[in-house]
Amino acid sequence: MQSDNVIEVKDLKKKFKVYYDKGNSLKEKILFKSRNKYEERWVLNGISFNVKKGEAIGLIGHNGCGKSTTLKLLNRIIYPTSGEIKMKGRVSSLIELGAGFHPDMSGRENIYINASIFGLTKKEIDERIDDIIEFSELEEFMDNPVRTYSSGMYMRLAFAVAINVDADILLIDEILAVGDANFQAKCFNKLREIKGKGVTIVIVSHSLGQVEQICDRTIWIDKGLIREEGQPRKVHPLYMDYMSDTTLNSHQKKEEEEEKTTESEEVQNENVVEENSPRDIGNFDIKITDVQLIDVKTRKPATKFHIEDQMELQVCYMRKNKNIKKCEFGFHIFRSDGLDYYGTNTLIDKVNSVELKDTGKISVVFGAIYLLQGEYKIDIAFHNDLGLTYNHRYNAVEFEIKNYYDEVGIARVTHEWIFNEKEK
Ligand SMILES: Nc1ncnc2c1ncn2[C@@H]1O[C@H](COP(=O)(O)OP(=O)(O)OP(=O)(O)O)[C@@H](O)[C@H]1O
Repeated sequence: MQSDNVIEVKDLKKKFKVYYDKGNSLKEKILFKSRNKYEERWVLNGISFNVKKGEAIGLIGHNGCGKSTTLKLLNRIIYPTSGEIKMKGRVSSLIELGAGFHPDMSGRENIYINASIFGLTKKEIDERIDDIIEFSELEEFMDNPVRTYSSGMYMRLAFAVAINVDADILLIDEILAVGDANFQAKCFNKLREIKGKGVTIVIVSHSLGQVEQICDRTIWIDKGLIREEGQPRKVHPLYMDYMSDTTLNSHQKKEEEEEKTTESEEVQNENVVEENSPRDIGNFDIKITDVQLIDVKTRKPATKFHIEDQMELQVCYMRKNKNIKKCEFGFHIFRSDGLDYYGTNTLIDKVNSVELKDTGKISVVFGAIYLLQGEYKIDIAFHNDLGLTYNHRYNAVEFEIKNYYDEVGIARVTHEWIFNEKEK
């Protein structure tokens, strides 16, 4: 094993046997008693990746692509058909919610059982039980049997234990989808903290926003193989394009039929994105309803600018959750090939948070753009100060810079030429 790796996965393959149903009625069961036929389902067809100490990896992919299977193989809940997994250090996991809990025992007793499964001694658990209970925010329910807990409470308890067992590697499966938004944000901050201390994290999630908040690298699994791997910002747009194409194909037939009866309406505004568009992620407590770029000089919507023009980004939103009074807003400009140009938000800029109305508009007026010729995209996001995403829209607007000069690079650096005679 290479010294800086803590996980090495080599040509991992996994097949399951899926047995045909023998039927439910007594007659069927007797008739098909000897029916032991099964089919072999290959879920992983040879995946390889390494993870370094302190790295956080997000596994993404459509339903049934094998993300959870990969995580279970890493956790040795199941074993590979072939291939190799090498891991260095103590592993803690949040894979099956409440799997390690005994329903009739209290929260407190379950902390002892669960933490001891992860390898802590009673003395070690005694020393940290207060921290675990405090993090779970379940003080008043600690002596109730966990069968009386909601799934959100299970998650709080499981998470509080998993992050307090001094693991070197933490495996998390979609579990953070359970629980309220503020607790989720608290968990993410905790994950960032423990990652900062060198803990390696592998997380399975359908929430690309969650992966971006915590992960250095995304691995996209498709048809049992790694389809793409790299920085979340680079892989996620490819994944979202793929997903929207797939959805498009499955809806194509239906649409073709519908086309016969209705003529499609002309699209008024390119930047209005339908509900559940794969370009949008977040919990949608605040929803982006419209985005456009305005040419400051003409006050008209525009998508083509000259290097010295002034642009204004206008974003309309709708507040769906009236309990949210304030939030943060940010934008991020990328060149069309993904090159990161500039991003900031109200927190970084230390300006006031957005005072939300039921519907509202935010404008960002840019100075001279100073970008050189090319195509650019802007991502925008509403989030809270803990990083919880209300609505992040990838590629919210696209624009083109036309340049009549021959400067090279990505942006103009303002400068002055001074020519003097050299003093003797
Ligand atoms: N024990 C099992 N026996 C048979 N088939 C299984 C078993 N476990 C998983 N599978 C199958 O393997 C495939 C991959 O499952 P897995 O849970 O890894 O997918 P996933 O990518 O995590 O999906 P999701 O996003 O829906 O959670 C699925 O088709 C699933 O039905």
